[in-house]
Amino acid sequence: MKVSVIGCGYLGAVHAAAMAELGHDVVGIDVDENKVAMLASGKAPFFEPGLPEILTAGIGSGRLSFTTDMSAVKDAQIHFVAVGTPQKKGEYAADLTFVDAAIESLIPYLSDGDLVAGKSTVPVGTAARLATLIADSGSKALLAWNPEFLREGFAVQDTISPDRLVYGVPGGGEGEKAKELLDEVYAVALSSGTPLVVTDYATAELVKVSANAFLATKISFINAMAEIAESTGADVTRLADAIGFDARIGRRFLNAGVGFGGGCLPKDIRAFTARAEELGRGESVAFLKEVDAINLRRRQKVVDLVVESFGGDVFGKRVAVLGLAFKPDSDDIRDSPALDVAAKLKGLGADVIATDPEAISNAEKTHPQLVYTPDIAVALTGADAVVVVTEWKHFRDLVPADAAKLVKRAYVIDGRNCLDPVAWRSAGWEYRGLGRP
Ligand SMILES: NC(=O)c1ccc[n+]([C@@H]2O[C@H](COP(=O)([O-])OP(=O)(O)OC[C@H]3O[C@@H](n4cnc5c(N)ncnc54)[C@H](O)[C@@H]3O)[C@@H](O)[C@H]2O)c1
Ligand SMILES: O=c1ccn([C@@H]2O[C@H](COP(=O)(O)OP(=O)(O)O[C@H]3O[C@H](CO)[C@@H](O)[C@H](O)[C@H]3O)[C@@H](O)[C@H]2O)c(=O)[nH]1
Repeated sequence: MKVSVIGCGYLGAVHAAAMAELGHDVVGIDVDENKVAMLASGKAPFFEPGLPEILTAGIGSGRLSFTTDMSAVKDAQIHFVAVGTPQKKGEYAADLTFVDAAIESLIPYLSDGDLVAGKSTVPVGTAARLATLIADSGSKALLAWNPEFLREGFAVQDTISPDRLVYGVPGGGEGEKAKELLDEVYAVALSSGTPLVVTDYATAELVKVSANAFLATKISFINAMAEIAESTGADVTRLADAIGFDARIGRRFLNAGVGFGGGCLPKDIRAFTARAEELGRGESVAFLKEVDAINLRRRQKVVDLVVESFGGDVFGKRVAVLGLAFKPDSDDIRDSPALDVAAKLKGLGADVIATDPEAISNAEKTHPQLVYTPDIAVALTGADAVVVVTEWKHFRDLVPADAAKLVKRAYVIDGRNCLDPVAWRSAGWEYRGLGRP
């Protein structure tokens, strides 16, 4: 099929390359000239395992191209909209400026029977509004909402083999046509048994935000247990193992630590809260404010532990911060707990040196006040405290005895509970985990 993807960021670039990998003819459109130039030359503009390979293959096959010229969508039958929906400055609500602009610029190039398939995460009610916008323009194109559930770091495999597909479609014959087109584009996943939920716009939009709200709640739940564990001498990691054996609970997303960040969970729970309030249902999701508050407290907890370890004053102390990305296998620093901890410590006068395998160049742009090194040994050398805030394999695999030889004071805070406390303590380190004795 001929497919266009509008917005080629973390979601859209992967979606475009994955659709080409599945055999479709794909054009990716973005307003960012630098991003388009990189993608067009087969280079990934961000770190995502597996993306460079499918980009090169797609471009080499002639099935994948990128441009800033919206008119290039003319031949496509399905237009995926994957532009950003960030949090509005100073508010909880989602900023829909980019979605609206993308639809406005797409409308002149739509042919009758084309399908606009929204992938961006939007507040419930957006799809119905955009369907009206398209119809009012005189276009006979269809609109579906097809939310995306990929995880950064696993984006390629999650796009090619998703856990499920969700189509939000209009009622009647138009819905049938929209479903047929989506079935064709996702034929490979569907033929291998991927569950499909076909529903209305509102349900599809809500599936996406409620999935992220559930995941965020699960993480904040275990972090709340970590807070209780800290006051009782219990070990939250053993607690998570024990409750996780109950198949109704499950062990995944019960890793206590410095909490969730990224370009999705934090802004999506806030946008959900704002939308629910608009609908007069603020109380239904008021608990998400607590989820957010617990999450933000864990960042402060790591900072407090560092300060406490110096008897209350971190000024001039050298702190090695291991991790900047919001999670491993990503260079994404949007709302990153790791970067937040580094910046807070710097703000308190600590001599912070931060390292990350992939996220330094992004962090340098937003946090020029921090000192960075790509070399873990350089970060550790002379450190008075070490803080692990992103559980990259590079940090998990550190040999505690070797690391101890580099630092001035062997004090480590494991903000992701990803190190072996026994091994670190027996190599002479004072080890502090979160929610662990
Ligand atoms: N990142 C993820 O893992 C992920 C997963 C699922 C859903 N989502 C959702 O997908 C959407 C995109 O997220 P992202 O992380 O890819 O954001 P992003 O900021 O990385 O990418 C958005 C892209 O859209 C481009 N853009 C903005 N306005 C445009 C326009 N008018 N025309 C063409 N391009 C335009 C930007 O230049 C940018 O490259 C958001 O709604 C997000 O919540 C993201
Ligand atoms: O037990 C856990 C699991 C995750 N995290 C943190 O939670 C954040 C989010 O992790 P994850 O959900 O794996 O990353 P994302 O790539 O942001 O993916 C989420 O957000 C995407 C965008 O909406 C959705 O598509 C995905 O399904 C959803 O998992 C990260 O900071 C993790 O460190 C924890 O603290 N503890």
